Amino acid sequence: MNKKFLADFWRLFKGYWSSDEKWKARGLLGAVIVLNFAAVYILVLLNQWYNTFYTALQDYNYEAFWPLIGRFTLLAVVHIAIAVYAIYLRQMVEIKWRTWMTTRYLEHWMDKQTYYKLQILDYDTDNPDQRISEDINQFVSLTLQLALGFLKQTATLGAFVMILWNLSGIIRVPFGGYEFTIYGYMVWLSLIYAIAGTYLTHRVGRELIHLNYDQQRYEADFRFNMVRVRENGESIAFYRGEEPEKTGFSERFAKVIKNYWSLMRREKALTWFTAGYGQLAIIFPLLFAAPRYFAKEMALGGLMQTTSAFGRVQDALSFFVDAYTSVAQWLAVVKRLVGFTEHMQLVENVQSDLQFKKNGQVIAIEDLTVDLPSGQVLLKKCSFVLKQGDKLLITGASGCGKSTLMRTIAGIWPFGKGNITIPLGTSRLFLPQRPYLPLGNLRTVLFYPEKNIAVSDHEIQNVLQLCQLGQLINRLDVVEDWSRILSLGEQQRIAFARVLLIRPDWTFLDEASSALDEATEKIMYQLLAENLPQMVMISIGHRDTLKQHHQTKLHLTGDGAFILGNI
Ligand SMILES: Nc1ncnc2c1ncn2[C@@H]1O[C@H](COP(=O)(O)OP(=O)(O)OP(=O)(O)O)[C@@H](O)[C@H]1O
Repeated sequence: MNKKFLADFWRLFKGYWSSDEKWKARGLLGAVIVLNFAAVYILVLLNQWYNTFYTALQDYNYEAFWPLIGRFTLLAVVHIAIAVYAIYLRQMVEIKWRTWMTTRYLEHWMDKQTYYKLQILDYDTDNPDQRISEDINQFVSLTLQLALGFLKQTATLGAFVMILWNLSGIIRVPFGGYEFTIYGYMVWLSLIYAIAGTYLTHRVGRELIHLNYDQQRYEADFRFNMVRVRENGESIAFYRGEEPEKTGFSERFAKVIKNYWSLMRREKALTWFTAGYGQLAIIFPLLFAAPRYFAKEMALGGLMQTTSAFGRVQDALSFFVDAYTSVAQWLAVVKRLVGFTEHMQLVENVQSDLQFKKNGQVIAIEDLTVDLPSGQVLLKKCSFVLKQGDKLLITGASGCGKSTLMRTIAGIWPFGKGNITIPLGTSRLFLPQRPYLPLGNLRTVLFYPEKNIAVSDHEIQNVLQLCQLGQLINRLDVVEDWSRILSLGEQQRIAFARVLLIRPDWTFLDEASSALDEATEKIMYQLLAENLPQMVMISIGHRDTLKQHHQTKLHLTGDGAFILGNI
């Protein structure tokens, strides 16, 4: 654990504890800590009970028997109640902390299109979905579990070292003609026992850190591979791509299994050791305390109390031993979350030389240069103005940069320079070749991404009819995976219906009618022209038939040059 790791961890950690919810959170955590200390206190009382109880047994003191059983019952009940609430309240802290962090991470991920920029900048390699759903959960629960465990075990250690010290008495060891007097020898023995155990566990178990890290990564890759097949089922089926997909699954799954075998072997070695170590811990204190018992320097009660106290001290010192796997997981989780956070920050800090302004009445593109992340220029120093009602068609060979120009104007592509001015308060809509249809009912699909647009059902049905989607007018509230059910042409008509319903000020159409026959395409474009004559429209398309719906054409030649002119 180096300095950077601690600084990274601190950054992840401090957010919640210094947030708006900090007083509630700290109060709750304080209660959990108090309960943990109370549990230690009850353990001390129980340990004293051992002495009294076994001494009473040794003395055949029947009068003391039942009251002592009663005392044990009372202590046990209190201990159970404390244990239950210590866990319950800790989980409460956990769920609140997780909620806070998940909300922040989701915001950060969605904010400024970070989810998209991570993709275009190729930082998407480490499964953001898993970071947000699983890693935050683990980070919160492991941090609390380890921190509270550490506090509790320290308190236990403090209390029981004192008890053990007092019970140990003195032992004299003859060595080389001298006699050494050792005070509190049981404390030293427990210390040696625990340190040796911790050291050996570290030796056996340290590989678990990176094995756990890799396991999570391989599992996520395997799962993601299946998600992709589900999402692209149709294409894969048409290609008859089952074999390559199966090979992909097998390769990824083989990595999961191979790593799991290594994990199993390591854990097996560790279990051999920890189980043996745990068993030996029962007999070890008896061996060393027995001489004093048989020398009648200690009663049975003292012997029992000593073994119980040794157990507690040993438990506390071996905390690291038992928590080894958790610490390994925790290190891996912190590393992954920090990596993800850094990637999001890197993406957020990507500097763009594009200047966006919001004013005036027109869309003005001035000296716009569009690049690829590699620096290759797609378009150089392009300028044009679009006023209300203007319709621009962008053409050019495949791969020349048409979609990238559209992304740049829409403000989601950061590589380039120049000025883009957009009228203040205008709304826009983007129609890609394959429209995005969210999960939900048809009404939600039609209004995506808007939520609260006041349009009557009658109007929606009318728009559906106009877009030749009459078969859907009675299914507005039906929940389906619409992108799976509707044909691509129908999905494209849904997108046109969306424009008619949402009525944006400008619309991007990136081959938005490519799946429609020419007659239907004409009807769709005419619908837009008649119903939204003031709307600015920027289309991309290869078909000549599109020309009739636009006045201006921007032809990209692919080497940065372009031809702009009237149609
Ligand atoms: N995230 C990215 N990183 C690197 N290169 C990219 C990225 N996105 C697109 N490109 C490249 O930029 C070039 C232009 O892509 P773009 O999608 O703009 O082309 P297009 O003209 O719209 O093509 P088409 O007509 O085939 O849709 C292509 O060579 C493409 O490979």
